[in-house]
Amino acid sequence: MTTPFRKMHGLGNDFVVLDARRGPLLDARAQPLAIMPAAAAAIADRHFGIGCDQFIVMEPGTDGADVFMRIRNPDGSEAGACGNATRCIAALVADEAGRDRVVVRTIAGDLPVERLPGGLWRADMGPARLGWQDVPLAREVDTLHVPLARGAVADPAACSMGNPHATFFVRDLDLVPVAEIGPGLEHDPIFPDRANIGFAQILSPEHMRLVIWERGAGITLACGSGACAAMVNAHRRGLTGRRATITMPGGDLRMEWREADGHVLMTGPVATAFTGTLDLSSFAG
Ligand SMILES: N[C@H](CCC[C@H](N)C(=O)O)C(=O)O
Repeated sequence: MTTPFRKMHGLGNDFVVLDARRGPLLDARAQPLAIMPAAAAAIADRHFGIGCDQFIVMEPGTDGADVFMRIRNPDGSEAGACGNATRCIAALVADEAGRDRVVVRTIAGDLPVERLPGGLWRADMGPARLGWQDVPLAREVDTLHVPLARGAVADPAACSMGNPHATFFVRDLDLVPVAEIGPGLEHDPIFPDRANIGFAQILSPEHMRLVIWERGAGITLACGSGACAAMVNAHRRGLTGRRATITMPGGDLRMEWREADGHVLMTGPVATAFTGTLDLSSFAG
């Protein structure tokens, strides 16, 4: 039984998207598609599968949400936020319906997304959660100065966007061995649910560079929720204003940590690289 999929990306952070809105993709038992971790990992594999940073399943939207977005990392773990995929899924649903504004629901909350001129989309990624239990951290510490260091990086700020983030501020991003220190930081015991690890270099009060070691995925070309966390953590540290351009290897996001309600707005592009079909039964874990 073949199933259509869509290969999308936000600034090169790429996704395999399946649509389970009209019912189970596998059979009546998979209501809706319950991609087992092993299946997500197999599909995400860049040599033996299709390859992606995250595996996204669209499920039916209910009471105010236009679509539910299920997010899985290549290691099979489920995530509460994926900023780049939020824009991609919103664009897909909005274009289908001929609308300019839709609500994407995740396990962490409802995310309104609106179409802007020039093929850009602005997602309200909800409020940053700043408490140590929100991130979560393993013990009560000041989330603005987490007692964590590895190699030449130290003293990150942490917050949650529905998923855990720590942001290190560094003098020169090119000197940070992200691939070397990323795994140990992701799995540090201070993060009971692991964490996405951002490395930010402030260029001005309105501009920073950012590279992210993503939980369950490794280094990606861009990370939307990571950019949200970096915006929040940089302002909390007094390093930027409430608006900034965040430049990642895959491109730029325009960010704002809105003063009125503490929500983080993220503006950026979306893209479909290709579509195809796959035989899910050969991946079902
Ligand atoms: N690896 C993340 C999920 C994907 C986040 C990223 N792709 C984004 O655009 O926000 C986590 O486990 O929390």
